[in-house]
Parts: sequence; C-alpha cells; structure tokens
Amino acid sequence: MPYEKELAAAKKAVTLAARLCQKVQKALLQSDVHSKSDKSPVTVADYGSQALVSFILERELPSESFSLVAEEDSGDLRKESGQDTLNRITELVNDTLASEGSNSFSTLTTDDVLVAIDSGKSEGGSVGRHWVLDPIDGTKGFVRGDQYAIALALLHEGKIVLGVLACPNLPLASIGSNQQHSSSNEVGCLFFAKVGDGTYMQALGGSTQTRVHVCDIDNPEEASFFESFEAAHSLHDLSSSIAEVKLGVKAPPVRIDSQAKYGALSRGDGAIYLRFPHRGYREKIWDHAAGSIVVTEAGGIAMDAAGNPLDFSKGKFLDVVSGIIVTNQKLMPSLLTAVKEALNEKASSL
Ligand SMILES: Nc1ncnc2c1ncn2[C@@H]1O[C@H](COP(=O)(O)O)[C@@H](OP(=O)(O)O)[C@H]1O
Ligand SMILES: [Mg+2]
Ligand SMILES: [Mg+2]
Ligand SMILES: [Mg+2]
Repeated sequence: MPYEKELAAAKKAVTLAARLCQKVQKALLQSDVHSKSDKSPVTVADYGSQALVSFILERELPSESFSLVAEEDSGDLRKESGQDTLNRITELVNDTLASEGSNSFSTLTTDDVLVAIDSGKSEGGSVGRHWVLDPIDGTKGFVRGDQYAIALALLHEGKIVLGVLACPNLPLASIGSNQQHSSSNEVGCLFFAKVGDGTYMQALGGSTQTRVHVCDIDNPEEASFFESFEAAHSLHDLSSSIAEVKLGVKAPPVRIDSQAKYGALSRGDGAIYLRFPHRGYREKIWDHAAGSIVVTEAGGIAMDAAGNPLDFSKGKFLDVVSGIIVTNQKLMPSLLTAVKEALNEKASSL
C-alpha cells in the first residue's frame, strides 16, 4: 500500500508531540502564566513539538531523503537569551522520548534539538516529497486552554497525499451545535487520511480506528458552521452574512481554534467551515495541508472563496482568493454562490 510506512511514522511522531504539548498545557494552566502574556511556555511546546516530529520522522524513515516545511525556526534559541528555553525544550523532548518505551531511545543534546528544528527550513514546492508541519496550530487556543492541533502532512509532486491531525482537547463525541449533549466527556482525537483511502479517527493513544465521513446535509437550514475563535483570524461578520443571511443557517456559529475545525467537519459535527482573513494576510500551507486531506478523504471539499482548488505546490504560502471554504459535495454549489454574492456586496460597499 502506498505511503503505509509514512503514515505509521507520521502517526507515531504526532502522537508523541501531542503528549509533549499536553504536558506543557497542563503546567501552563496550573501556573496561570497564560494570563501574564508570557509567551515562553508556548514557545517551548511549539519548538519541542517541531523537534520531536522532525526527529521521529527521520529516525523512522532513514532510507528516504528528508525535507520538512515547518512553522518554527531556531533563530531565537541560538541567541544567548534563548539558552534557558533551549535547555527546557531539550529536557521536554528527552522526557517525551523516554516515555515512548522503545529500546532505541537515545538522549538528544541541545545541538541535536536545534538541528531537528532547523530541518523544517525546506521551501516545499511541486517537485519531490516534503513533509509539512504545524507543531502547534491554534497557539492562542493552546494558551487559553482550548483547542489546538498538531498537524502533519506529506506533499508529493505538489499534492497532499497523507495527513495526520492530533487534537488533544477535542471530545471524542460530536461537538456540533445541533448535537444532543453527550454522556461521554473523553477528549483527544487523532484523525488521519491517505489519498484514495478515506479518513479515520481514533482516540489519541488508542488503537481502535473508525472511518469517518462528512455529513450529508443538503438543506443549509439544517447545517451548522465552524469558524475561528479569533476574530482577528477571520471576518466573523462576513461568515454570518453568508451562512445566516444568504444560506439560512439557523444554528449559531461554532467557534474553535485550529485545524480541529477540519477534524470535526470530517466526522460530520458540522457542515461548513468558513475562513475569511483580513485583507493582506497570506495563508501558509501548514495551516491547511493536513486538515484539507482529512476533510476531502471524508467526502468533503476545500476550496478558496472563488471556487479554486487549494494549491499546496507553490512553496510555504498558500495563495487563495479572499478566503477558504469547506463543506460537503451537496452544499458546495449553494455555498459558493452565497460567498460570491456576499463578496461582491462587500466590494461594492467599500
Ligand atoms: N491575521 C491573521 N489572519 C488569518 N490567520 C492568521 C492571522 N494571524 C495568524 N493566523 C493563523 O491562524 C492560525 C490559527 O487559526 P485558527 O484561527 O483557525 O485557530 C495560526 O496558526 P498558529 O497558531 O499555528 O500560529 C496562524 O497561522
Ligand atoms: Mg497554524
Ligand atoms: Mg503553529
Ligand atoms: Mg504561529
């Protein structure tokens, strides 16, 4: 089966990175540092997650040439002022590797950690294979104690062929706004997809996997929609005018951070995800690579606001027209029409 060993390595890497992030988030919430706008613990988890994923992928796939496009770089850690942070990251990475329980465990030095982080400097592109990583997507959610994701995808000849999404705080039960209250409050989901093979979900750290599908709603009035929690990341007014006014969606928006939105959509928790960044913002491939294949392999579609497919082959930026929209096959035509109308109205009112 194509990409079988890559998928196994990606799941292992992301699961370990999630363990590191959970530990840091717990300490962060207990120490209340997040309310003091001290960014260092976040940095520690972002860097630690990136170092771990990079290290595990190279270790598990030694025969392949390794290229990684990732969000973070080690610049600040190489400065005098970054020494303490680097020591803390190295300790976290080694503790997490030790918890893996394998015999092949080796202790990493601070230099090893810097090298692992800097493996993420690749520019990607349309030729060859490149891993694409967001070590913590939804950093603001992470600091708040809310949703975040570790998002890893494989780009091959310009197409995303595999994606793994760990969502440590996402309930295993549905979070859609139309859902009945669930008796289970267990959290921690791992979504994964390979091209042509469907999307699966399992409990983070568990082994039983279930195939998931986007919802099959065709009446927008019965749909619900996801958007960013952060209004700075997406125009909430525009989403409301599209979903509520134009499409007649009745349910209130479900606002959560990170690519957990793609994961939730892939299992049918809601029907639509709308993202309209403020003018001038350029999307990055790591913010959508894993999420988009998780949704498309579950039967959904992700496009830009003009109806173009997402093109991950142009380097680290994902250039889109006006925004990103995601839904099932049945709703996409009416969603596209509503989006075009709303964007035209917005343009003519400026
Ligand atoms: N002004 C902006 N507009 C749109 N997206 C932004 C933004 N500033 C940051 N982002 C991106 O939004 C991502 C989080 O998305 P969401 O709002 O869905 O949680 C961030 O990922 P990181 O948290 O990995 O930096 C970041 O890449
Ligand atoms: Mg991100
Ligand atoms: Mg990030
Ligand atoms: Mg970031």
